[in-house]
This record gives sequence, structure tokens and C-alpha cells, in this order.
Amino acid sequence: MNDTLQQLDATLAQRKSADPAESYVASLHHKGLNKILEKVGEEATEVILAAKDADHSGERQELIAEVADLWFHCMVMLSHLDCSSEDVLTRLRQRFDLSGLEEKANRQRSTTNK
Ligand SMILES: N=c1c2ncn([C@@H]3O[C@H](COP(=O)(O)OP(=O)(O)OP(=O)(O)O)[C@@H](O)[C@H]3O)c2ncn1[C@@H]1O[C@H](COP(=O)(O)O)[C@@H](O)[C@H]1O
Repeated sequence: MNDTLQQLDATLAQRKSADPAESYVASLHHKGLNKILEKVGEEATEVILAAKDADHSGERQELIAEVADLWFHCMVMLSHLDCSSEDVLTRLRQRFDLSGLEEKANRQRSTTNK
């Protein structure tokens, strides 16, 4: 697994029992799932706006920073629900040999057969 994600996952797990007054992550866990989901939604919107700006201006740093915020808040959400980045990476690895179009065709075939 990617070292950066693994290191951050370990920090996030530790913050589940930390003092909300001393840790941003602990404060999100303390506020609960709805607050975490609100942050994920906000960051997703910011990624979209930054991508549009990057497309017009050619400047990529803001986009990279916003994607980092989105990934981070998704990781907090996963941690809150007792999942980890490793679970997501495993799922992505399982898809390595399957094209997106093939996967979609299989899904549509199984829906029509119901
Ligand atoms: N990677 C991050 C990270 N990325 C973004 N953020 C925080 O996410 C918040 C982004 O939200 P906004 O930009 O909307 O800022 P805001 O207005 O302050 O947010 P709200 O008041 O709406 O909650 C900011 O407070 C950022 O500092 C992060 N906070 C923490 N981490 C990692 O998590 C670790 C643990 O952090 P603490 O729990 O704070 O110790 C840190 O060591 C870092 O590795």
C-alpha cells in the first residue's frame, strides 16, 4: 500500500480517540457523520471549480491542493465508518484487468436478466 496513505490512515485512526479541542480530525469525528459528509460535499465542489479554473488558466497548484483536501476528507469519512484507504486500493486493484466499458456491459446484462 502507498506509504503516504498508510501513514495518514494510522494518524486518522489515532485521532478517533483524541481531544476534539486539539485535533481537527477529532473535532470532525466529534461533530459526527453529517458534518464529515458536508465537508466531503464542499471539497468535491471546490475540486470542480478548481478544475474549471485550471483548464482556463493552465495553473494546476490550486487544483492539486483541492484534490488533496477532498481525498483527506474522504479518508476521514472512511475512518469514521471503520473502513480504510487500503480497502479502496484493494477494490481498485481488483479492477486492473477489467475495462470500464466491459464492467458497465456486465452490469447492464445482469440488470436485464433480472
Ligand atoms: N491532511 C490533512 C488536512 N488537509 C486539510 N485539512 C484541514 O481541513 C480543513 C479544510 O477545511 P476548509 O478549507 O473548509 O477550512 P475551515 O473553514 O477551517 O473548515 P470548517 O470550519 O468548515 O470545518 C482545514 O482546517 C485544513 O487544515 C487537514 N487537516 C489535517 N490533515 C492531516 O491530518 C493529520 C491530523 O490532523 P489533526 O487532527 O488536526 O491533528 C495532520 O497531521 C495532517 O496529516
